[in-house]
Amino acid sequence: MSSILESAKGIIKEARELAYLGKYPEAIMKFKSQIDTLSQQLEKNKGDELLYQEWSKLVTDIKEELDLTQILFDFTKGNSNSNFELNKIAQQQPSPQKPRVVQECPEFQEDNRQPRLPFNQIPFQHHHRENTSPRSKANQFQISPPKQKAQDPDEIFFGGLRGGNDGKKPNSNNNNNNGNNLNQNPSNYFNNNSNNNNNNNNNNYNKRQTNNNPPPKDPDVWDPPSKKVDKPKQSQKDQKSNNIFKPQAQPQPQPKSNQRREYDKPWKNNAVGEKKPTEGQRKTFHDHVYPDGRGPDSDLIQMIEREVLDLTPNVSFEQIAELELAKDTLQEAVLLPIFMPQIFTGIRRPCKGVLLFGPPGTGKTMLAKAVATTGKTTFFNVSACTLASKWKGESEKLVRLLFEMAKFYAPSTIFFDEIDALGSKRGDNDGDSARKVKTQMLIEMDGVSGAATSGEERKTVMCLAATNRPWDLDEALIRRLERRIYIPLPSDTGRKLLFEINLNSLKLSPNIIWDQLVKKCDGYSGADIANVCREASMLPMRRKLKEEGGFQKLQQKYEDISNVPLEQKDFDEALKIVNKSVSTEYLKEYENWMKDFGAG
Ligand SMILES: Nc1ncnc2c1ncn2[C@@H]1O[C@H](COP(=O)(O)OP(=O)(O)OP(=O)(O)O)[C@@H](O)[C@H]1O
Repeated sequence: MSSILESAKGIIKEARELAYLGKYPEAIMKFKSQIDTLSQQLEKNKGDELLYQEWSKLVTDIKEELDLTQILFDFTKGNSNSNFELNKIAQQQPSPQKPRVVQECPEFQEDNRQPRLPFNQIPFQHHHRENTSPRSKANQFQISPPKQKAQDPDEIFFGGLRGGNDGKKPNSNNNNNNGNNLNQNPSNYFNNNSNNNNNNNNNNYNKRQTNNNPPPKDPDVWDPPSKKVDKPKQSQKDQKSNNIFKPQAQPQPQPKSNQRREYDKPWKNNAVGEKKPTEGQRKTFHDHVYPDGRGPDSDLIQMIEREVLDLTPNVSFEQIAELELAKDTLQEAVLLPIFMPQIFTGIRRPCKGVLLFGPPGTGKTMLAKAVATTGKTTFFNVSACTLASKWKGESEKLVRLLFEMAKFYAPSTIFFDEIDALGSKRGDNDGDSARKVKTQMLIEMDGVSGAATSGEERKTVMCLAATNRPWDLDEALIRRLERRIYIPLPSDTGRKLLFEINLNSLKLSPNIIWDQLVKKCDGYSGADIANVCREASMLPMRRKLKEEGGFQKLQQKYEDISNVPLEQKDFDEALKIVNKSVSTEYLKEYENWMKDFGAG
């Protein structure tokens, strides 16, 4: 059975192709033969309801297409005595859905008595016409075949004939076109961009031939948006369902495919900007700027809130080993102005920003997070790639939005990690975009701090920045980062503390000689020591794995492993695996830069 159906569908497709190419007689033959075949099958399948429904729908559709093809064939031969559905529809009384202007216009009603057949608007006629300019063809059909994006004849055939908007040019002026299109303005069956508000001017074909007609529309130019916005726009789906061969008075059942999409879409409710905040919920910056739920920069704001805003930095100064000088400077330069803003006025104004520089993995990010946690400020963790956008002008906009957002959530801390990637020295090789981002950053940094004028509530926004390459930074940026603090590699004491911090949750053998271990780690950064500890903590497990001879058995004994104390040999082994990551030659450069530019 299904093979008959499949072959029928194939032949119908061929028929549509023929019709599209203007080979109407052949198309009609094919359609007719298929109606006969399918009707016979239909009778045989009355028992199977599903199959019966599917086939009968197909037969109805083909009949419609056959009618249409027949009409087109008649017209191309100059014969207007078509006795198909089209005539019947055209002779119907105006439906109550039609706009008042259409119902009351006597001229229009007079016209309605005759079938309103599109004599000069016959679909596919352009295949037969000579001496017709491409522009005028396009005006008549709007969907000109060479421009068709869909090559499926089904789509081309119905897309053109049913008067559906092809989705490329939404026509806001079709609002009144929800009645029977055929009765109102036949030209609009094929020309969706026509202004239907001008029905009085357009509904008479004879009149359209006079010089008073509006100039032909350029199909590539959209209509200006309609000022009448009180009526809801007709959706594309609705427009497509305006089948001119079915009287519109009877509501058509929704196609199955549409019904299938009527399900809950919970992800839509969760999207930022789609939903208004309920009472008691934290008001976001997005809600503040776009109280209606959505705006032009919604996506950018959403991106910053998702990727940059860190609501739980959760790092305390106690978790950071050593670096006492840096901690004190940060507390004085950043935290005091937040806690006691009244003191920091006039010449004592808070500094514009703080630069933390030093070798990688020495705790710069941790310090910034500790500042945000202690000061209970909103923490924005920005990296160069977050602000890099492929769209022209978007990176600068992101910088601007970031600072606006920080002011909104104030007190805030904006932390620019690896700031050298954003604020390197300006040079001839800079792209336009990079230059603009730098300039925007400088402008914004100027705007965030400074003494509050009397009566004005200061929005405390602190800029912290970190870099491993301070010598690459632009001078203007260095000037704005008024405090520049060197974050060095940990000293002996610092390394010992780092071991303690990292191993505080593990069992340790009393036989470990810490001083020896600390000496061996000379030149290691905080991150390197964390790696040594991680590696050492894995070694008892690896040992046990070997002893027990299999992962499966070991799984049941996970408690035994976690309780095995770490031995000196574990650390010795770990130190063989983990090497220091900072080259000594760089250390000299940091010290030199500190001498020249440091302001700790
Ligand atoms: N002073 C420190 N106290 C405690 N942990 C530290 C310290 N320094 C480094 N660490 C460890 O190193 C890891 C990396 O630290 P952090 O990201 O702060 O370094 P960084 O200086 O910002 O590095 P980079 O310059 O590469 O961004 C931390 O997660 C922590 O485990």
